[in-house]
Amino acid sequence: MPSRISDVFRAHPVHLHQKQYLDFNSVKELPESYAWAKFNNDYPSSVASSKEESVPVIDLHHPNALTVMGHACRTWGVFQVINHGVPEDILHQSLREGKNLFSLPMQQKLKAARSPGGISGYGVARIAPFFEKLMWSEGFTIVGSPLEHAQQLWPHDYTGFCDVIREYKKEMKKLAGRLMWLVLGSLGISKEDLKWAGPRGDFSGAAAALQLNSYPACPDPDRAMGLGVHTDSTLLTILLQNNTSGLQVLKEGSGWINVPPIPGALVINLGDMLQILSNGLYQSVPHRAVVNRTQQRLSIAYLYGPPDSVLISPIPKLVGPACPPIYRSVTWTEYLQRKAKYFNRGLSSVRIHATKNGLQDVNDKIV
Ligand SMILES: C=C1C[C@]23C[C@H]1CC[C@H]2[C@@]12CCC[C@@](C)(C(=O)O1)[C@H]2[C@@H]3C(=O)O
Ligand SMILES: O=C(O)CCC(=O)C(=O)O
Ligand SMILES: [Fe+2]
Repeated sequence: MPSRISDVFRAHPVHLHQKQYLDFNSVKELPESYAWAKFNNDYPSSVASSKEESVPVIDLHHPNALTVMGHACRTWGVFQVINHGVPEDILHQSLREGKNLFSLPMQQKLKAARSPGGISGYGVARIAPFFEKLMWSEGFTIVGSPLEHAQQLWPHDYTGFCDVIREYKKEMKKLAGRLMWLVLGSLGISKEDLKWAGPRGDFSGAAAALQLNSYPACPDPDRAMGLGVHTDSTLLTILLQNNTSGLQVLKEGSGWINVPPIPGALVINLGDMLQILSNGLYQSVPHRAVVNRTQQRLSIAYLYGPPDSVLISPIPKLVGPACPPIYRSVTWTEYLQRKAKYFNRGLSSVRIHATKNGLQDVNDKIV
């Protein structure tokens, strides 16, 4: 069992064919391998809701932020935050660096290609093998320092990228720690209840991955999928999107709901590790990204998880005779490995008495 997240995919390498690295700009018609099947809930244009429902927007400076967040976590598993304290120029600079990266010629990007058993670098989403059709997107994953891959992309000019990424990660780490205490606070959990948050309660040992995503303009957007439905394996994910729509979340009883970009706002979604920690009180949210005909869409996901070696299990304060723990304990590295193997059955695979009581995980309903 690997002890660091950079090693988690050694046992589940992804081997890609050359044709999975599509030069999107040169394609005038959607190739069959990218055309998703109709009459399937995953079909991109099976968009939802006629009801006027929208993902909550939370002002982090508002005195009621904690209460509103509790409600958002219980009913949505996703919300947007404003007044979050991350300087706007850092957000802009990061999106600009992402745009530059994906604008490089394909042969240059392939110099930084993710290796089959690796986690960092350029390539298709890690979950791609679980879908029959290919996705209309490209990604660049950063775990730890971006230096090695940045040098491959820009041999003489990599420091600008690295500086911006370092700064972005620093801001995200700070914000993620604050968000954790708000989310946990809304469950009545305080610093004494979570020793692994560290002596200062700042989650200093937390692990994270940064994922840059690009969704090029697409000649046939109604039949193409940018990123297939999934939940994140995280505690929480902080997502920055450029000014182009595409993110959708699956809400129980409502269907697919768009999460429109709001200038300066960040999207927060709850992941599988938080579902375990909260003993299912808060659930991870299934989401996907669709594409459009005219505009490139960019997003940057900060995938935030517990320290590599910490065993995560339902917080004792949230369990009792009436609500026994429904998940066994698991480290993030073990969980990421399970996800690589079982994908949307990852959570069920660590569930205690998986189906005996008839309870279902939210993930059992997708795909
Ligand atoms: C730390 C993580 C979290 C990973 C795996 C590993 C590195 C890359 C992350 C993503 C990023 C894109 C969506 C996702 C679903 C994917 O395909 O790769 C994520 C996945 C997960 O949340 O499971
Ligand atoms: O691009 C998006 O809006 C979603 C990206 C995403 O879900 C991810 O990177 O995990
Ligand atoms: Fe995601």
